[in-house]
Amino acid sequence: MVKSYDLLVIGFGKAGKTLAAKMSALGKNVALIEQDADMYGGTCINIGCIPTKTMMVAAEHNLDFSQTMERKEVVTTRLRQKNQASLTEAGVDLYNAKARFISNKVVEITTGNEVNQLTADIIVINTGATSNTLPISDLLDTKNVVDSTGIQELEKRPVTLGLIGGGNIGLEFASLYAKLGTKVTVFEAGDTLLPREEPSVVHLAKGYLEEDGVTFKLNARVTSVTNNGDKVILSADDVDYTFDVVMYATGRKPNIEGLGIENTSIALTEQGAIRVNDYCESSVPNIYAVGDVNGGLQFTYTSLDDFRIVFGKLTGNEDYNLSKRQNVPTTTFIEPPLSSVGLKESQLIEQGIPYQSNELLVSSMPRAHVNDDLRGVYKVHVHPETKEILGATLFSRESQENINLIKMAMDNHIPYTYFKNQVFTHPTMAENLNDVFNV
Ligand SMILES: Cc1cc2nc3c(=O)[nH]c(=O)nc-3n(C[C@H](O)[C@H](O)[C@H](O)COP(=O)(O)OP(=O)(O)OC[C@H]3O[C@@H](n4cnc5c(N)ncnc54)[C@H](O)[C@@H]3O)c2cc1C
Ligand SMILES: NC(=O)c1ccc[n+]([C@@H]2O[C@H](COP(=O)([O-])OP(=O)(O)OC[C@H]3O[C@@H](n4cnc5c(N)ncnc54)[C@H](O)[C@@H]3O)[C@@H](O)[C@H]2O)c1
Repeated sequence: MVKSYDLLVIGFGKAGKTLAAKMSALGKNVALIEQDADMYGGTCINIGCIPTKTMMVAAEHNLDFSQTMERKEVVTTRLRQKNQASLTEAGVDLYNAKARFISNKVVEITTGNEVNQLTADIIVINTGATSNTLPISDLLDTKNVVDSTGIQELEKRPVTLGLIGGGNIGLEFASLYAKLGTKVTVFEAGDTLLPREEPSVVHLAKGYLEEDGVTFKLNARVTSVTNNGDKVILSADDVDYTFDVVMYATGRKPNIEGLGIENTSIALTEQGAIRVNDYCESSVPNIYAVGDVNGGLQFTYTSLDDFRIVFGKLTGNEDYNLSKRQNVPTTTFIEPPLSSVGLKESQLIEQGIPYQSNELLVSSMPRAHVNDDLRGVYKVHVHPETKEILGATLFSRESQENINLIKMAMDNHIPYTYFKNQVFTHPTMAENLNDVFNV
């Protein structure tokens, strides 16, 4: 027999779990299917944002490797249980099973030998993303070669770590492991790190990471990984390097594996994501795709924003959609964190937008002296006539908080002169927005 719901969510991601709880609170009959009980709460809680940032804070507090790992376990376990409880308390039926479409309307769910079928008026796919694997033979079969999930399961701290990919994940782990005392080498295929950030700031960030003991190989072509006993031999550009552990972090791809998309009329993008319209709806009416699986930005907060769009659509408010999303800020959690929002100088030039810029060194900021961390810079671009803020990069301690102030100002067309003349508490990193916006 096919069991029927108002709403079926596949995957315990940020968007899906929020939608499930909210719709259930509105009296809808809701089910959520998650294939792995250790993933209740999704990637962010269990293997993404939360464990990585918890480990960073632990390392900053000089905890050693095993204490750092223990602390991560405590935090993720607590949040995983909290996530499970909030769903079940909201009245959502939680199935620990692997979901697979067998038609546009019917989803088969499998737990061990037990197979059931579910259907619903609305189906939401929230299955996340998985690590890209490089076309290097034996990558997956070589001992001590891991991805960002595997590295969180290590039992002992590697003395040497090779990182393939110098993007968000690669650099955050480089920063973390350098702090923990590991000798880190990053192999990046591009000729620069973080190409979407201001080049002068990236140059500074690379220098700080090097001071912390990280070595970079840019324009690197990694051709093989093999074992010599427990060690990993990584070959890049005809040179062999030996590491205790090698991690690959070369992007993450939408996770549709085993989802039975071939049994439906759901269309995919060229990159293998589920194609969606402005309301996150797939090519099949009433089937939505939210979070990493729809090929948009891969952040927990954009997944949450997908929830807002779908929740609005399902409850009769279509005011907001993907086209209206603006000024998405980002933070790369290296030390200090690098945060930015809006356009970079090269984009302003390319788009012919008139602009004025200002820069302020963190070493000139009173709070930086209190923090005993003088590293970094603030850099902003403003429109000389409209006075609107066009873009900002904050590279400093606490930048992950303050970038959100600038995002709010940009969204609400608050002129930069407001920041220039605003009364801010002292001594804070935020007060330096007075000076950097004194353009
Ligand atoms: C190491 C790392 C660090 C990160 N750090 C940050 C950060 O600091 N800030 C930030 O904003 N973002 C960060 N991200 C990205 C962020 O974690 C993701 O963008 C976000 O979690 C994606 O959520 P989602 O809603 O797409 O689904 P997910 O949270 O990925 O959930 C998908 C769930 O679906 C389940 N699933 C998959 N297929 C099936 C199936 N067939 N049946 C049943 N269940 C299924 C999976 O097991 C998984 O639990 C990080 C990612 C990683 C890997
Ligand atoms: N702080 C955050 O918000 C945060 C943190 C971690 C992850 N994330 C999300 O997760 C996503 C995935 O992270 P990621 O770091 O895997 O991807 P990424 O796209 O950020 O970086 C991948 C890097 O790997 C490099 N690369 C690709 N092929 C390579 C090869 N063969 N050899 C060497 N380098 C190669 C790319 O040039 C790029 O620099 C991010 O895009 C981001 O959306 C966010």
